[in-house]
Amino acid sequence: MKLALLNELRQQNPIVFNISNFVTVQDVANGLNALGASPIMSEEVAEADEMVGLASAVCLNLGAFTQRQVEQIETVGKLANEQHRPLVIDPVAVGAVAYRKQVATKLLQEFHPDVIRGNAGEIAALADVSWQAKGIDAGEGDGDLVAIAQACAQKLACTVILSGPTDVITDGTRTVKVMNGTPLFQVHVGSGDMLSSIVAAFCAVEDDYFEAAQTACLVFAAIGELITKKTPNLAAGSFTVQLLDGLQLTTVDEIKTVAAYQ
Ligand SMILES: Nc1ncnc2c1ncn2[C@@H]1O[C@H](COP(=O)(O)OP(=O)(O)O)[C@@H](O)[C@H]1O
Ligand SMILES: Cc1ncsc1CCOP(=O)(O)O
Ligand SMILES: [Mg+2]
Repeated sequence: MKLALLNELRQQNPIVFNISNFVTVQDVANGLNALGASPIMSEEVAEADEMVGLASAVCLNLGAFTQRQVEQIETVGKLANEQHRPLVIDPVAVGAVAYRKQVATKLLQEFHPDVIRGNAGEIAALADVSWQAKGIDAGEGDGDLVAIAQACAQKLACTVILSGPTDVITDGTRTVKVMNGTPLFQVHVGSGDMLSSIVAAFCAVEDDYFEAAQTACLVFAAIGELITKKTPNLAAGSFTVQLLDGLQLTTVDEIKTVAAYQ
């Protein structure tokens, strides 16, 4: 686990270009900014080439696309591949809505993601494993989460993060589990989207995207856990505020005191 990447990220302040969804765009921008990256968002395909050019990593969130946005996502994904920018995909609710899976499947034939980050329902859907996803949430299933993540990574030839109470990170061969976190992440809509964009920020400072992905998961989950230990009685609203503070202020040494992974 390369926790020193957090200091590297804060020192480099990499630009991360996001196509976000309208629900959580501000969480994503402020989460990246607080952590030490430099977010930029765009909905205009005419500036896609320049946007990818100035960014050190790209995060495409499929959370609330329109047909026009799907065209923009396809253009940006192809440009990220052409310009060798690390590319992270967040396939929101592909396990719950057949149309979303159809669109995501087509997009994944048009460009190659370096990392896909989703919950169990989303990653199972992309791996064609049976699972009862529930809207944007993971839902229910009895499959082996490590096997599902590995199947998805092998099928799509990329690093996969299957997030949840335990995050499974795999490139199809190497696999790590991060056990940190707090159930409070589930009461904040946008936790997953923030994590996906933070994965992109780590990919901007580390060429081994499996290493970048696992470090991002540990940093994000451990910061969530640390703030719940520091501040009792957190709930949805106060957790959101403390999470932003934690992203800005938490040090590598503090993360090491709770880090739990294998
Ligand atoms: N029950 C839980 N306990 C601890 N951490 C959790 C729990 N559920 C989610 N997380 C954390 O929340 C973050 C977002 O993951 P997740 O909830 O799976 O994404 P999404 O919001 O896309 O469904 C991750 O860092 C994950 O580790
Ligand atoms: C509620 C909602 N609807 C479409 S996208 C979205 C946000 C999903 O955010 P997250 O996956 O981070 O919980
Ligand atoms: Mg999500």
